[in-house]
Amino acid sequence: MGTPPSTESYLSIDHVQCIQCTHSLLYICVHSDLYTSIVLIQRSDQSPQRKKKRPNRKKEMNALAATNRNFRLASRLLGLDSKLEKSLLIPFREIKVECTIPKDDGTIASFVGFRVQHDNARGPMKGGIRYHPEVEPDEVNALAQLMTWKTAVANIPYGGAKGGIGCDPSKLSISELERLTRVFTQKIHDLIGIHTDVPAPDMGTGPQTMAWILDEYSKFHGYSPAVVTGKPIDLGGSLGRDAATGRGVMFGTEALLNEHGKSISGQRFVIQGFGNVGSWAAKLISEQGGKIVAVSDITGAIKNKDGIDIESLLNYTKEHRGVKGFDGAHPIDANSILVEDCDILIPAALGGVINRENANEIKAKFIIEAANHPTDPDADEILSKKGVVILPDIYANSGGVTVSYFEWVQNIQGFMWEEEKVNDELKTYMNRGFKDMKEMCKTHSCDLRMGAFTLGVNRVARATVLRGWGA
Ligand SMILES: NC(=O)C1=CN([C@@H]2O[C@H](COP(=O)(O)OP(=O)(O)OC[C@H]3O[C@@H](n4cnc5c(N)ncnc54)[C@H](O)[C@@H]3O)[C@@H](O)[C@H]2O)C=CC1
Ligand SMILES: O=C(O)CCC(=O)C(=O)O
Repeated sequence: MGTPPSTESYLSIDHVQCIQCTHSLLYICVHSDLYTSIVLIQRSDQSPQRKKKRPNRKKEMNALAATNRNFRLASRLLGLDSKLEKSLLIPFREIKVECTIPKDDGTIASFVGFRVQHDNARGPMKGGIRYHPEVEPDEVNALAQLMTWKTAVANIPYGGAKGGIGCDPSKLSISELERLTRVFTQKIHDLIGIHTDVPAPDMGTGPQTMAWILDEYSKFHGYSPAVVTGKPIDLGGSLGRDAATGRGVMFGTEALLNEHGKSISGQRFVIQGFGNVGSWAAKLISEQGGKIVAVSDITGAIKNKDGIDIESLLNYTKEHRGVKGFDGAHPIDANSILVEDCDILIPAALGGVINRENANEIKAKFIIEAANHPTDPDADEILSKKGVVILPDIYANSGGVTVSYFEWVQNIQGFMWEEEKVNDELKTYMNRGFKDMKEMCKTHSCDLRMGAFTLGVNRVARATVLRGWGA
């Protein structure tokens, strides 16, 4: 990071933050020669009094800045060549498309869709598509980059990508969602494909979304089930993919606890998010004897210190589309879910939720990152000082993309695996990933996040060099 020049003659109009680091003021931040964030805002009123009054407050680091920071730390630990480091950071391709659809009431609505293809050194780019109101380019970029390191940590032959549409799927009808998905597919179909970029579900999307993408893509390229994963079983989806991310979370938790001489049974868990990942993790962990004491989703948060009956909650949420109102627990403030008393906290919803505002209040001894980038670097530092052990996202939630890989392999082979085989293979991959990550922790004397990052970045760097980088 560059040294900030004197700020004598400049004041910020607000706490403007450099997009690449934590500098929250108003200078030029030079990050090698790749990123230069110029944040110089000259005010007409430069009185020193005004300068003094401004609280010394840092803004949250955004998802991309946080991901780049972790990548750079890993790159330094690995001693990567600075030009290679720069090359690995720059996305292969960033796509932004406008998607206009007629709504059911005849009005027109426009949305912005993104697909960021980060890296393909190890194989076709792979990653989910998110439908959420907060989808924005920096976050999609960060998520795409995380996919590159995640597929390498899992040691599956893929690169990384991620996509999304800025929309609130709960406010669109099924037919509006179908039209939106088809228009998005029309805009990107030339840039995805079985051996180039293979989308999958993420927040706000699911098997039905993948079925529409497959159908629309097939109109241009012929029937190609392997172009997406996380499909309905009837269209070539894999048995076990639906549960895979949650199951991987359970296997990863088991591996971590075993290492600490503990097991899932008897541990108290709090889970934020009760969608695909959170609900499967809750179900599988409770089947292993874990006690889920609090759960939240977009509708609210509930708690039962004796343990929530997850099967009943699953039935309830199917009918009521949320945890709010479930009578097997009592309601609590949704904002306090992450700081509830428990042994193990599982964020399984949005990114950036664990930050310096709440990190000090967290009671859990272990955090399992089922969501992508739920913990920002400030919180990482605070939690590490408190002795909290964090199982990082690029390992903890890699079960989803691992079974996506099994689905793609089955589609290409034209052969379907038994669910037991899928789950057994997933366990093997998760255990191997844990061992590989721990090995890197030992080699570089680092925590699990850097263990996972050095593992992923090193594999991608090696593939890049082997393919003749720079030639
Ligand atoms: N679906 C997958 O296979 C994978 C998902 N992930 C990550 O896991 C996380 C969850 O994804 P899914 O379960 O697929 O999404 P989903 O759309 O199925 O569920 C999201 C859940 O989060 C809840 N939620 C949304 N905003 C919330 C808020 N402000 N507070 C509390 N809860 C909130 C929703 O109500 C819902 O229960 C995301 O970060 C995603 O990127 C990671 C790897 C794979
Ligand atoms: O299954 C996949 O291909 C991608 C899942 C995903 O988006 C993720 O791991 O964050």
